This record gives sequence, structure tokens and C-alpha cells, in this order.
Amino acid sequence: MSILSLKNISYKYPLENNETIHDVSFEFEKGRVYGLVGANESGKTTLCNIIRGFIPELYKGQLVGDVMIKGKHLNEYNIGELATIIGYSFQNPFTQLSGVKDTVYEEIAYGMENIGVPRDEMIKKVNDLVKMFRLEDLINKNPFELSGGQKQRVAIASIIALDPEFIILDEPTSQLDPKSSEDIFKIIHLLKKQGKTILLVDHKVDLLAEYCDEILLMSKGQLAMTGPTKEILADPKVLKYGGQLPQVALYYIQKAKDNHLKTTDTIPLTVQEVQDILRKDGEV
Ligand SMILES: Nc1ncnc2c1ncn2[C@@H]1O[C@H](COP(=O)(O)OP(=O)(O)OP(=O)(O)O)[C@@H](O)[C@H]1O
Repeated sequence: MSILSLKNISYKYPLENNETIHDVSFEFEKGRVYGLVGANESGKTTLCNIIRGFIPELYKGQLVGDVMIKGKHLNEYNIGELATIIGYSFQNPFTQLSGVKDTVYEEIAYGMENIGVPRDEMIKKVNDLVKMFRLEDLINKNPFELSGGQKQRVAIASIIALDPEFIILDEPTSQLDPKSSEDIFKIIHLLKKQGKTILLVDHKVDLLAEYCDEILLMSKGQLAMTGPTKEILADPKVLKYGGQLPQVALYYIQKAKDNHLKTTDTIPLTVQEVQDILRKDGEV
């Protein structure tokens, strides 16, 4: 059974004439990492808000279709239950900070305090997350004094602290340098190994190619392409729908076209895969 499913979801913001999301259906399986990609304003954040229930709870408008979580309609969960089932890290980490805690350490503990996690368990969890997100030097700092990237790491640690089963990360690496971005993807991999289901909105297709099981490509409010990462991110049709291909795939397609390489049925998506193909073809 899928952990979360979307059935014929359409949505129109108040005062807008046209739908921002049109007839989206999809089933998310437990323990998989999904990359949600698409051009700017294609509807990715709006879809995440629908999955988390912020639409229609906070944003009104016209929503049709059903969001089912573990076999129950989203409406059947109360706000507290939903917060522990679905973790949502916002695109802008500034909006995620509680604003009532003076240190990073307290900020990470805040959500757990609210749901009454026992003190010992809470301390252990915060210490684990501080280590996992390399926040050791920042624990006594005020969250609002941090850089954008540091805020982003604290915001993600705070939602993981609640141990949600389904985690939505909306552009978690947008303010991070390449090394910190890769670190976040490694944490995503670790969370997957713990059985979490992750929906990741990100433009860094090279990292998505390496870490995601499946890709959902949005175009003008619809899911234009969905499927295994290996199929979707190796398909030049992605470009037609405003998506991007990994640098490695683009390089390989160009090389194959120039006839410098023997063609192969499989377009490589990672540097490792290119090296394997080149080695097989006797190029290196
Ligand atoms: N609160 C709102 N009221 C009205 N329209 C909105 C609102 N929020 C977003 N939109 C519109 O909905 C469309 C989809 O926006 P959304 O932010 O969901 O796309 P996105 O794919 O996440 O974009 P980006 O990659 O730029 O973050 C856009 O045209 C946007 O202007």
C-alpha cells in the first residue's frame, strides 16, 4: 500500500482565473526518495502545500481531489497528527524558525517540547542531530544570526527531530555551497535507509540523478513525466517540459552525437557511470 496518494488533485488560488494544479494523481511508496522538478512557477511548492494540508487549511481557493495518507483521507487527521506524520521544510528557512527560541540547540528541541517528548530522549535526539548536521559550533547561537545555509540546516534538523514518516524538503540546498548540498543529499540517503519517504524539490539534477529513486516532472501544473530516475533524467523529452538533464547526460549525448563514442542504449547519469562506459568502450 502506498504511504501517500494524490487522486485527481486540481487547485485554483483565490482570485485566480486559472488552475495552478491540474488533475495530478500519484502514489508515493514508503522508503523511497522522490525528486520533484520542473521550471519556475510550474506548481511544485503549491503541490507540496496541498500534500501537507496547508492548502486548504491556510490558503483557501478551490481544491478538488483527494490526498490519502496511510489509507485515510487527509481531512481525518488533526493538525498535531499531521505535523508528526509529514515534516515540511520550507523553501525559505527564515519562515521555518520558531522565533521564540534563543539558541540553535533550543530551536531543534522546540517541536519535541511541544509534543511532550521525554527530556532524556529529547536531549539524545538533539545531540544526534547536531552531529548529523555538523552544527556543533553553532548550538549556542541565535538562529536568526545564522547565514542562510546554516538556517537551512537548522530548519531541516528541527523537522527531522519530530521523526516524521514522510518528509517534504522544498529546495533544501538552494542556499548551500556544493559541499553542504552534497552533505544534505547524504543525510537524505541516510533517512531513506531508516525507512523514511522523501519528496525533494530541487534544481540540482546532478545530485537528484544520484540520490533519487523516482522523478516527478511538473509542467504548467501537471505531472508531465514520472518514473524511475534512470529513465526520466536520461530522456531528452525532459527539456521539452522545462526540466533539465544532468551535466553528465548532456555531455554524453553530445559526445555520442559527435561520434566520438560508440552509442549505447543507456545514457549515463553519474560520473561513475560515464567512467564505466568509457572503460568498457576502451576510451580510458
Ligand atoms: N499565494 C498565492 N496566490 C496566488 N498565486 C500563487 C500563490 N502562490 C503561488 N502562486 C502562483 O502559483 C504558480 C505556481 O507557483 P509555485 O510556487 O507553486 O511554483 P514552483 O514550481 O514551486 O516555483 P519555483 O520553482 O519558482 O519555486 C505561480 O504562477 C505562482 O505565481
